[in-house]
Amino acid sequence: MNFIPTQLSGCFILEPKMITDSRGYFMESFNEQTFQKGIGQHVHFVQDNQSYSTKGVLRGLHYQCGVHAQAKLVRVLQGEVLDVAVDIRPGSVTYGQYVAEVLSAENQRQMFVPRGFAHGFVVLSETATFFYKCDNLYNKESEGGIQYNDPALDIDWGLPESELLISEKDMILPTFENAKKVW
Ligand SMILES: Cc1cn([C@H]2C[C@H](O)[C@@H](COP(=O)(O)OP(=O)(O)O[C@H]3O[C@@H](C)C(=O)[C@@H](O)[C@H]3O)O2)c(=O)[nH]c1=O
Repeated sequence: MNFIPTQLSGCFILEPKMITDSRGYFMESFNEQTFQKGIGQHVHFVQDNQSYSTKGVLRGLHYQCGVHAQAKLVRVLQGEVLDVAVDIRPGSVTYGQYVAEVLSAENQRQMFVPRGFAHGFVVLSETATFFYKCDNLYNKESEGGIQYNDPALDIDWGLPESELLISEKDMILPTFENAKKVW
């Protein structure tokens, strides 16, 4: 597994080692020991999530507040997405900046999104199955979010606005400026 640091400290792109033979391929998609050494910290995952979406579906930007904050290790089982992580750590030198990475079943890349980040993705392929590990349990009351199209973040989602499909819940998320009053 290659661990590629991004410009946001603590946020990594992971490239699993694919071992191919005449049958197909084998890879370790997660190995706790390799993972902790690669990112240089102890993270204990306690919940796995999976979602299926069609092209243009944009989920995000989401986070959980306070003691319920979650680090996430995300990947795509089928299809292709543009995955986005926004640094919302107060005092961080890269506060308000984001990284975006294409994750697909083909490239098998993963993104490690630390606590203190907002996270979202948009589906680029006809359909996509998205899988992620979380180091803290879901807590509905602690859910927070930021508008995906906030000009202050200026995220290039890679698809025209008219092709995006967004939940009612995500359509009414606050701006970055207003969200930061509560986290
Ligand atoms: C996230 C989550 C949702 N749910 C429920 C709540 C709701 O009824 C239904 C769908 O929830 P949502 O609309 O929030 O699902 P979704 O928009 O897919 O939310 C996810 O988006 C991505 C970008 C993330 O980073 C995740 O942490 C999570 O926030 O599933 C759980 O039961 N457990 C969970 O862990």
